[in-house]
Amino acid sequence: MFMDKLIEKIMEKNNPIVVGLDPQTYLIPQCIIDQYSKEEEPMGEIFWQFNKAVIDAIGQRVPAVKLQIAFYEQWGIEGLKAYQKTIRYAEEKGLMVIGDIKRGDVFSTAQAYASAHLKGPFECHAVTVNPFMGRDSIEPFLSLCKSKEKGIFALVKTSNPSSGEIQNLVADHKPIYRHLAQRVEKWGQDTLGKYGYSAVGAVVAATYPKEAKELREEMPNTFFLVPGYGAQGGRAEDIIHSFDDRGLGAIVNSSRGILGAYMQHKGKEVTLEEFQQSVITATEKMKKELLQALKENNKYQVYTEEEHQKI
Ligand SMILES: O=c1ccn([C@@H]2O[C@H](COP(=O)(O)O)[C@@H](O)[C@H]2O)c(=O)[nH]1
Repeated sequence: MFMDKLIEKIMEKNNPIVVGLDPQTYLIPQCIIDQYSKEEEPMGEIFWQFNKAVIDAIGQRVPAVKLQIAFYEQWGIEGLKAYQKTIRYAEEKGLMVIGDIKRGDVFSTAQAYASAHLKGPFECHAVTVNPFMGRDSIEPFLSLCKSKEKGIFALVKTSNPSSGEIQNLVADHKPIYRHLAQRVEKWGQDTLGKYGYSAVGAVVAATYPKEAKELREEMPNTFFLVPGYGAQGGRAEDIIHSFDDRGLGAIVNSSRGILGAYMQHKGKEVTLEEFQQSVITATEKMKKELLQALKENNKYQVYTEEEHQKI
């Protein structure tokens, strides 16, 4: 069951962080660009080498990576080959892999999306889905959650500044995000795992802590994927409500905050080793911030004594 495996990886690594592999060109160190720009498919190779460097640096330290497919799609076939190669490599390294694809469509089209991303060429352990079109648009993904032990994270409260334009509109005396939450919680009810979380998770952003608190109460069996930390302004104190009293219930994403941390000190001119060290340092810093906030709020049960000592 996907959510059980994710939770066990989080406990094994003592770390509720998912690193976003979003290879925006401005984030790529010059040394990688220089070395691979003469290849036949330079952007594909540059993205792949960039991701490999990140995975080699943090693969032992974090439970999961999330790939935002848009950054690969914009480079066409080359980009998608790098996407595919990165998924396989991350899996080989024992990481849980989330494809951030935000799909959802009429049933027959959703079947094709689910097939491509949960069992076909771009198979991941879990993907993000857009529930705007209702249950039948998600059904093909749900079936693969059951038959292939996959997971999904449905958009419920997103991190962007305009997310309230639709998600906070009130219908039947409550905001749309709460209507979405009730449905998402229900869609997962027949896939509950041993930690009490279903295969159907929700995207609940770090940038809206008040809503996250409401949503944790509304969705006791729904695991949260939390974007918006760091680069979008989300802080450690903003994510604590997304976790349950054991310190489970959420995994927090950071992409630019980790991949681009090196630029604050050295600009693009770093060695590969310096880049990898900066990825490790940024990940460890974020982990410390998160675990400290969880500890201060007595939501620390699942993390080991050794981690307690470090904080
Ligand atoms: O509400 C959402 C849903 C998804 N995202 C994605 O998460 C990462 C965030 O990247 P940062 O660089 O850490 O800001 C990115 O892939 C988004 O597409 C989100 O930000 N908000």
